[in-house]
Amino acid sequence: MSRVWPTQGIPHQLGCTKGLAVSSELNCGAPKRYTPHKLQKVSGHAQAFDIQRHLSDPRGNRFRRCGIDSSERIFGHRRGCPEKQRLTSLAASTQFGKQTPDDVESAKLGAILGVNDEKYDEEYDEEDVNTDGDYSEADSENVEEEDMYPEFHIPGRVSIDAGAGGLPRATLTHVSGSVAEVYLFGANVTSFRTPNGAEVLYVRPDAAFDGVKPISGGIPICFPQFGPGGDSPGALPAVPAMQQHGFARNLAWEVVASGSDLGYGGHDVGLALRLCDNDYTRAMWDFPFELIYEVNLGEDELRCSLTVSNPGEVAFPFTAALHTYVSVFDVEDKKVNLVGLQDTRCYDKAMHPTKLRVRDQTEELVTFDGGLYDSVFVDTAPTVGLNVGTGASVLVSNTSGFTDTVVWNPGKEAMPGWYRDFVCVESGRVARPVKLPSDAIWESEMVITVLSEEAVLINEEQEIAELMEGLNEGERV
Ligand SMILES: O=P(O)(O)OC[C@H]1O[C@@H](O)[C@H](O)[C@@H](O)[C@@H]1O
Repeated sequence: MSRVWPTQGIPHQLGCTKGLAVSSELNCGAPKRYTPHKLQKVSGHAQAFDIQRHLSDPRGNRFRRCGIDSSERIFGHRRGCPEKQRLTSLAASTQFGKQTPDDVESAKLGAILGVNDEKYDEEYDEEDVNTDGDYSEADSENVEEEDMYPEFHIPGRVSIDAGAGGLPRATLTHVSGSVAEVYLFGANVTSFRTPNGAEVLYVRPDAAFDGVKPISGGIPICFPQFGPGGDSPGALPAVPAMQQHGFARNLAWEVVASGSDLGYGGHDVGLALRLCDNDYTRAMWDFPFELIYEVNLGEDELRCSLTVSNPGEVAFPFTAALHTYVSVFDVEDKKVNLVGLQDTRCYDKAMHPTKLRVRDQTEELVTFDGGLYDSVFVDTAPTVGLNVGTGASVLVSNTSGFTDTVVWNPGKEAMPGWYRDFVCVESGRVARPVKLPSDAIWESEMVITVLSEEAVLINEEQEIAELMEGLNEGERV
């Protein structure tokens, strides 16, 4: 179905001609380490948020651009990345399931994927969850309505206010009606709703919004370590001890840019956040670093890119992941399954209580039986697809940097109240740490694309399989 934008000039009419709103002060911890050199509005996603290209180091030198090729060589001085753009464009071409506001009666998808569905509400009431763990309207009544970080507001597109627990929360609104919410604490995207209101992500009812514990749900960022490491049961090889999933998910990030009028369609809305080392991080991982996390919202697509910079004098090793919680109908229903992992090898943490086992995934579909499922699939195809049990599918594409896919469901014993409601499909660089040289940058990107029930029905499984095959033929960057 072709999409006709209601008003072509909407961003302009809403006063969004500036494209990117840029922080005048970049306070990352006490000393100001970088200043923005030139952030300008450009068309095309790859440039639009390529913030590190415009950041200079204290000596006035631009960061060297750098990537890691398939043979693990790190290359530098690469301006732009045609391969990344090609893959990005391929991922964008998967949007054959576009919905229009007229498709609202396809609320079946919304009703089942949405966190507001009846099933969820009933369980939620029964659990009588403490408001600390609730991110619903009840909490937002208790927090200030006042706008936060006004310099990053773009009317109708980007706002930042107090969310659950009073924590700053950015809301991105696409002209199509899709919405994403991002908590600055942990740079966690807690909500991604398609134009018909369907919630793609999942936040656990036991999630804390206290600014101390990581938010359990949405898309927590794991850095500088996926873990577990050291002597912990099931530790991955060569990973030192550190708190599970590192510290990036339990620190407040700062906003460095917001933008609208971006992307291939010219309507994407984006936000860029930043985290640098401080005394807390140095105490457990003694390296200087800068992370830039860019969230870019399209109509039925969410792009998340994590850039790691090493401004220090020595190389550092790290692992990283975007720990995406995807909402599903009922994990034990066989209609909930993952495709795209056949013939890959994984570290299976569920096979033995203390030892890591290696397993080959021979079956086409990954399904769930109510027990713990916890596997790190290594060197996966760039795109995997999660059929969420309603007819709709969520594609998770590793378009840059990430090489592995982690699949996790805690099972009924660990989380009886809500294990049925989600599957984590995590884009990661987990099995083999990156060793990032001094002054180098590592870039990664995950793209989540929603295929509506209609698209799946119309195109049938065969076409989706062909689509994924096409996507997976692309060489990883
Ligand atoms: O509860 P957390 O710390 O968010 O971690 C949840 C799970 O995250 C997954 O990524 C891991 O593979 C699991 O082993 C882990 O239990």
